[in-house]
Amino acid sequence: MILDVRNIQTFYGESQALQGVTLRLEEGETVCLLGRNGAGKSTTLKSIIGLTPPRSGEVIFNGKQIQGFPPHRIARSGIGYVPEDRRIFPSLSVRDNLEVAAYQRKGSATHWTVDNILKKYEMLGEREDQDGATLSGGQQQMLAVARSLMTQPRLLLLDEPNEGLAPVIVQQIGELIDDLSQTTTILFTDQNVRFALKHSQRAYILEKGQVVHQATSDELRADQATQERFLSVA
Ligand SMILES: Nc1ncnc2c1ncn2[C@@H]1O[C@H](COP(=O)(O)OP(=O)(O)OP(=O)(O)O)[C@@H](O)[C@H]1O
Repeated sequence: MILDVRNIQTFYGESQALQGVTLRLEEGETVCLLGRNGAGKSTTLKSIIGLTPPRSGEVIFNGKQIQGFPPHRIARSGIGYVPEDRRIFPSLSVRDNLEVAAYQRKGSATHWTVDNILKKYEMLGEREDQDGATLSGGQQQMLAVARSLMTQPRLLLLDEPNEGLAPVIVQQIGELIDDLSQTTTILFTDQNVRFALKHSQRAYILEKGQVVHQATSDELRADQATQERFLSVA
């Protein structure tokens, strides 16, 4: 098991956002986290990476407890995180956005380099000298994901990678997730249930800060009753 999240409770001030979330990922899996607005999807990812440290419970990554560590240390232990708002550097070129994120973990193989990313993902390679600010939303998202690869992550956390993107770009992000899932374990959130199930093997559904359902993506796709109960917008 690469990620073992045990009964985490996370608060914003006195307001409790996660009421004991438990989930597990085996190495190599691609898993989606579903739930209506405010269910706790983003907070779960932020709790794993340490931006909103859980007040109780455990986060075990690669056999080691990581809860309570600062985000940069958790990232350096091998977790890549792409927040909802992307946050690329607008005044740096595409190439420099990748360069500044490079970090070599001790003992890790260098799978991703700036050059092989620019070569593999043409959309970025064609724009390597362009400033981040001049990229479209979809290109910025590609860059944000590519940048997270520069730490050679063993686990990638993607928060709503399709937020605000046009349908044609959504398809490209889907292809990117499929491609990365060949080499990396991925946990991602998405409001688009159909998209999420198409690009994952398993799903967890959150409601009011708790996991209320888990299934394979194929099972959940066929299970209209569960989708309506926990995911449809009334
Ligand atoms: N910075 C914050 N301060 C206070 N409460 C917050 C903050 N961020 C989120 N919350 C609350 O925590 C709960 C979980 O929010 P979270 O963003 O994790 O949900 P989500 O499932 O990711 O929803 P969305 O799809 O809207 O992002 C919600 O009740 C939300 O209002």
